Amino acid sequence: MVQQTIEELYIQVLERKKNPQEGSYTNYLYQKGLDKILKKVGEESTEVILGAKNNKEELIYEASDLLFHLMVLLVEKGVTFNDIKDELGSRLGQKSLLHERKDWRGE
Ligand SMILES: N=c1c2ncn([C@@H]3O[C@H](COP(=O)(O)OP(=O)(O)OP(=O)(O)O)[C@@H](O)[C@H]3O)c2ncn1[C@@H]1O[C@H](COP(=O)(O)O)[C@@H](O)[C@H]1O
Repeated sequence: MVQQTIEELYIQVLERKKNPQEGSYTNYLYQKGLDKILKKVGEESTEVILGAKNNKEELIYEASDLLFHLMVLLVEKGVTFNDIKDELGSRLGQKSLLHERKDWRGE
């Protein structure tokens, strides 16, 4: 099965911003603007919730839709993939520290 990482998807979505392509759904969203992108992120978030209540396949499908639209939002707002990785990385450090503190207290 062909697989695509979220980072590869981000790069493709970024590439569409730099070099618009005819027939591209991503470019259609950029053209419509921020409010349209936000509406899609909202809709897809709701669909993830509904999908999760139904079955795993639906959750996978809707989560993929949400991730795609989230990537479009990040590019539209100038948030880089590295910004997200830095934020997640900083949390990883905080979590480890929290666990270590609990260990010191014997919790
Ligand atoms: N991962 C996706 C992806 N996931 C979902 N979608 C599109 O998101 C839309 C979601 O369906 P909806 O019914 O909610 O929306 P719609 O009725 O088609 O459109 P709206 O008028 O509601 O906006 C569908 O048109 C899907 O094709 C995606 N479109 C593109 N990609 C990837 O983005 C990259 C660039 O694609 P293009 O921009 O199409 O070249 C490629 O890697 C694609 O695989």
